[in-house]
Amino acid sequence: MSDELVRVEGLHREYRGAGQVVHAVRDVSFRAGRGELVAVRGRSGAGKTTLLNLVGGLDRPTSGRVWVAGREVTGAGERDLLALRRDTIGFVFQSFGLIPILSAAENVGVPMRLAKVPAAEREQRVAVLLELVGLGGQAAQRPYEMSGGQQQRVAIARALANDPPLLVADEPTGQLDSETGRSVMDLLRALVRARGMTALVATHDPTLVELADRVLVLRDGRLVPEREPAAA
Ligand SMILES: Nc1ncnc2c1ncn2[C@@H]1O[C@H](COP(=O)(O)OP(=O)(O)OP(=O)(O)O)[C@@H](O)[C@H]1O
Repeated sequence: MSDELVRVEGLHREYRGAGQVVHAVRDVSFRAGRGELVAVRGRSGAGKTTLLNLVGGLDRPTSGRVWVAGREVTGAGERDLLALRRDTIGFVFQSFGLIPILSAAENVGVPMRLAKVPAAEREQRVAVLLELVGLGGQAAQRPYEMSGGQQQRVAIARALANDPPLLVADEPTGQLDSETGRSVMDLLRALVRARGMTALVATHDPTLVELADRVLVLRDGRLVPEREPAAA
């Protein structure tokens, strides 16, 4: 792949406990190019969340390696990993993960504060991002004053705060009704295209699978070869 952003090689993650070993991700290898929207699908328990957490540096593999934007995630120490997660990877979760006492604008500004972006620039960038996700008029509202779809839009704006080349989204429409989910998916599709970002999105949602450039299917922790019919 000429313009590769994500490279995953031989990734394996086991969980051990109570005499049992669960192989959540087994020998997974793939690459994703810049600007690609890659959907990750598979039944519940297939390993989607585990894979996304490994790629995003939220978890460490038992073996195997991950590179994002030329930097090795799996070899990074805690400090480098923090910087990588702050600057290179934006996260969106099913449960939104907004800070309840902060307004929409303040939530979007959190990653910029962590990156020490000066206040004036922060305010301006937050306003642009809220406008981009269609919430220009809701900057002062707190999460409990917004619908689920609006909260997820705030979370998407927050994920874009430091303009990361990679967006990792775990079931971003899992808590939304199908119409709201569709509009969030359309937004993600449009943002990825407009900003040339790469997105790795775990989903059960057939709509997103339709919008994806490529679909990875996991079954019992393994990638199903693309020629095989998907059974997820
Ligand atoms: N912290 C953990 N300790 C032990 N086992 C775990 C842990 N996290 C996940 N697992 C197991 O690893 C496997 C993969 O789980 P994972 O959450 O990655 O699947 P998933 O495809 O994201 O499922 P879902 O669609 O339900 O979110 C499952 O068998 C799960 O029970």
